[in-house]
Amino acid sequence: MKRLLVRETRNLNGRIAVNGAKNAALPIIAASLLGEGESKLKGIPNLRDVNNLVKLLSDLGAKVDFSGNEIEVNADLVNKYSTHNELARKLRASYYTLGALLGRYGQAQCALPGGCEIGNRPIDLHLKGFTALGAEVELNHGIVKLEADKLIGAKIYLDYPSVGATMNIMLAAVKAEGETVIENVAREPEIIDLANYLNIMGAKVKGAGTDVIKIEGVEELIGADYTIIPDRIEAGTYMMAAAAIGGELVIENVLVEHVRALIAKLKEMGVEVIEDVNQVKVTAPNKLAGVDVKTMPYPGFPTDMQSQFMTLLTQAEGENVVIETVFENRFGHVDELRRMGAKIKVDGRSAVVAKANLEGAQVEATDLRAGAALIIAGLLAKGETEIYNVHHIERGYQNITRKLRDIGANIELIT
Ligand SMILES: CC(=O)N[C@H]1[C@@H](OP(=O)(O)OP(=O)(O)OC[C@H]2O[C@@H](n3ccc(=O)[nH]c3=O)[C@H](O)[C@@H]2O)O[C@H](CO)[C@@H](O)[C@@H]1O
Ligand SMILES: C=C(OP(=O)(O)O)C(=O)O
Repeated sequence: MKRLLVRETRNLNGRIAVNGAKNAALPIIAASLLGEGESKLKGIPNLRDVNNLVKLLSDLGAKVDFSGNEIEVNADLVNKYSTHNELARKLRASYYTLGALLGRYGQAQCALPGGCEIGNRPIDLHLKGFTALGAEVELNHGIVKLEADKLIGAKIYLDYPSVGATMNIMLAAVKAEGETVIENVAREPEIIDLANYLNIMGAKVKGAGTDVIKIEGVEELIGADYTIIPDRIEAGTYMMAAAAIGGELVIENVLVEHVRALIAKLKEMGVEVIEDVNQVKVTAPNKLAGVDVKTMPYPGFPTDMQSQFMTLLTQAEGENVVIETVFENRFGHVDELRRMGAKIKVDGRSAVVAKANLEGAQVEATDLRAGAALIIAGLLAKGETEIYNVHHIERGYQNITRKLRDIGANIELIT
């Protein structure tokens, strides 16, 4: 059975390069459906999610060529407005085809998406946004169906700054007649990346990165060339691995302003973080000081780093608190870390992590970042750790085994 074999590793040394951001690449690939002619997208990570989205766009009739880390998309021949049911359920970001198809063709259909099982993950805010723009919205038997003769700009207030809802509404609103104002939007860097690409295509999006986005609808968008931002979660994962395991690691292709919350926590723990242009050097101290952490929408500490940070805290002094505020069920890694000797108590959305010596065990990646947390734990643990359900990890980390081996990690993919 496919699994990762991980053995204790004393140091991580050298240089490791980060790929383009999964959570920017996916909405931007979907956004390419909005452009007349061809878009050339660079810095696309070669991930399971990206490959599934590429298949999904091809199934709609788009011409998509994915090679190396570049994708060329021409959506002029799209002749179908309902996404492939089974593929749509394999990833979260399949729902971005809803906003993009609605924007360009006035109709869209997509199964409720998949993605990590970390809570209920409703899409009510996306649907409220589409309704406000004038679309008829139906949700029957797990399939969302949207139709609009004409989209008209509207004022939309999001009850929560949802990343997905912000982007999906942007994708439809860029083609709506008149002005759309979306309040209490997410401020994640991936939102800015999507806005930049849409604007290069001819859209008029202002305010991305603040909590109000204003969009003046346009009649036509033209395919464009664009390079995706680096993946801040991948960067953070390697930074946490270096802090936990030791050694001196340079992480390349990082926009340091995107990992401020993590850098602050690492420095509090006594980790040396030296920032440079597009890279950071992380050097672990002999002893890690304890810190508490609470996940929040950007610019707060990202929920997508919570699992890996919990592994790091198993090496920190004292007992430390982790509070997960974004998703109601994102502690899937806790039971697996406990199999490895971690001492973690959970009460609702809070966990208390005590310092512990980890030991190798057979564990399961319950979701993408849980898998990353287990890899770091496996490198820390005495003996051998076998991690199952590797497909979750492949949704978000390109070549993680090879990259980690290159910096000294004792890790092997068994297929
Ligand atoms: C593909 C992608 O980009 N995934 C990221 C995206 O997920 P995703 O876009 O799904 O996350 P959201 O920001 O939408 O979700 C945040 C919270 O809002 C709730 N919510 C969301 C939408 C909605 O209509 N109703 C509602 O109640 C969710 O259940 C959750 O509790 O942002 C998350 C939060 O940073 C990250 O963990 C994911 O990696
Ligand atoms: C939760 C994540 O992804 P998704 O939203 O695609 O499930 C993630 O990237 O950690």
